[in-house]
Amino acid sequence: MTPHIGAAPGSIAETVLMPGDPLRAEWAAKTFLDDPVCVNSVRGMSGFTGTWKGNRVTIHGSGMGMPSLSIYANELIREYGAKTLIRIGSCGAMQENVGLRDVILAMTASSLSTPSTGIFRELNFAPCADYGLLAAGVESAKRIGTPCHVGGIYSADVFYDERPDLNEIMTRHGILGVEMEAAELYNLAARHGVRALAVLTVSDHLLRHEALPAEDRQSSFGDMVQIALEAAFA
Ligand SMILES: O=P(O)(O)O[C@H]1O[C@H](CO)[C@@H](O)[C@H]1O
Ligand SMILES: O=c1cc[nH]c(=O)[nH]1
Repeated sequence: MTPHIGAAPGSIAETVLMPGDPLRAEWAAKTFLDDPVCVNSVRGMSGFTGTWKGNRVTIHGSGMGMPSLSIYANELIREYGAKTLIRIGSCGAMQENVGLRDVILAMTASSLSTPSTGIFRELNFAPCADYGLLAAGVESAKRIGTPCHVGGIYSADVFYDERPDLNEIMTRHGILGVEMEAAELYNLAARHGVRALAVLTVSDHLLRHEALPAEDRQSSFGDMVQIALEAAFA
């Protein structure tokens, strides 16, 4: 047990999918896993372990923002031995050719700051995805037929952003979308020698000012979960 995860030793799988929303963790576990068992509910941050095609998988919430994800990912890696961590999140599109419900596989994640900034100090470390997971994710998206984009994303510290100038610069430099956790997940994966990938579903569009209706969100998230599972065990 850790300060934030009450799971018994051995009850977390080496492969962990991490949505921001703990309710999405429960939904994904009950929809995609066989025999899902709740292994954590400390602070309402659900974690479920089950199997997918015979492979052991945990789906555990990260909370919103990099400080929250950092707590859970650190404990999952350092105390529970997680070796493959795949974020399954929503994001806002920052390019015209990226549509609602499309999937983005984050090759890199830019940020203004992360919980690791104090470690890197003057170094502009480039957090990136595990190539094997990324390549397998691309193949899975092709097989399923999900429109999929691969490239850089932005991990923001705030949802209510007061820097439209910065968004414009990122759009001009090809950043595909914005979310709030991947950069720190990639930093931690690099530090601890584990594999990480962020698979993101576009839930809203910053340029077109469109958003998925709330009732469509869950059904639109299924492809990203499938892609994450297929990539993890490719
Ligand atoms: O849908 P999730 O995984 O929570 O991801 C996105 O949604 C939240 C903001 O609404 C942030 O956590 C952002 O990264
Ligand atoms: O962090 C996020 C997630 C979805 N949409 C956004 O604009 N930002």
